[in-house]
Amino acid sequence: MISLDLRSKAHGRTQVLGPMRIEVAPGEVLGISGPSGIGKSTLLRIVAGLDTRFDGRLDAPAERAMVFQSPTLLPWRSVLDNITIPTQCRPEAARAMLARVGLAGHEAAWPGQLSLGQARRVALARAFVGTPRMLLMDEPFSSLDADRISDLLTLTQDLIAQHRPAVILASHSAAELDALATRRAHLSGRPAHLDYLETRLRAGS
Ligand SMILES: Nc1ncnc2c1ncn2[C@@H]1O[C@H](COP(=O)(O)OP(=O)(O)OP(=O)(O)O)[C@@H](O)[C@H]1O
Repeated sequence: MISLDLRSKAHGRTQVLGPMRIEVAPGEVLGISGPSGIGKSTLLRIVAGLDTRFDGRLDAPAERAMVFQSPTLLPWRSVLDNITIPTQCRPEAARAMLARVGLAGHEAAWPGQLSLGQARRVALARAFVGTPRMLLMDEPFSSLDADRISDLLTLTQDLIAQHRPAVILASHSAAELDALATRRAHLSGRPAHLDYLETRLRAGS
């Protein structure tokens, strides 16, 4: 369960985020939209525990994973090492997760030899191999063409249904939000506030 009771968050003298409450249960995906620069990444960094300089209270699981806009792979490490080193998982677990995301046989490849879509699959494998109880996704599939996004969305839906982390997805993409979010909210204003949109129930959530 993710629980954030935020009173305010400032960058320097600028108050970026105003009061808001966020609660996300296991298996739920809260999709957050909002214009560029509104504070989506700032909010995710707070929930991830990467930014503790805010006024409010956060309760979040320790087993956490993030999938960023860029796949953030270490270029001088093999695909397999890019999963085992940051997560400290066993090589067999990493191999099984690579097969799960459709990359069996790519264990020894270098990140530079992968397409962007394949690199994003490695990032997904790295995120799910440790069975996170909280997953934060920030524009996870930007810069991919529609076919590749659709495959990755199906894969991500399956992984979430199987592992059931509490998920927050920040995105500009209607396709991403429609496919993955079980609840939607929109950030607007300065300081930004969060408005919850329609509630939809999804099988398995
Ligand atoms: N470390 C920082 N120091 C100062 N200002 C910052 C910092 N990080 C972000 N900001 C400012 O805070 C505001 C929110 O930024 P943030 O990156 O959270 O927006 P965003 O909604 O994620 O944008 P985008 O959709 O373009 O990624 C912006 O005005 C940005 O310039």
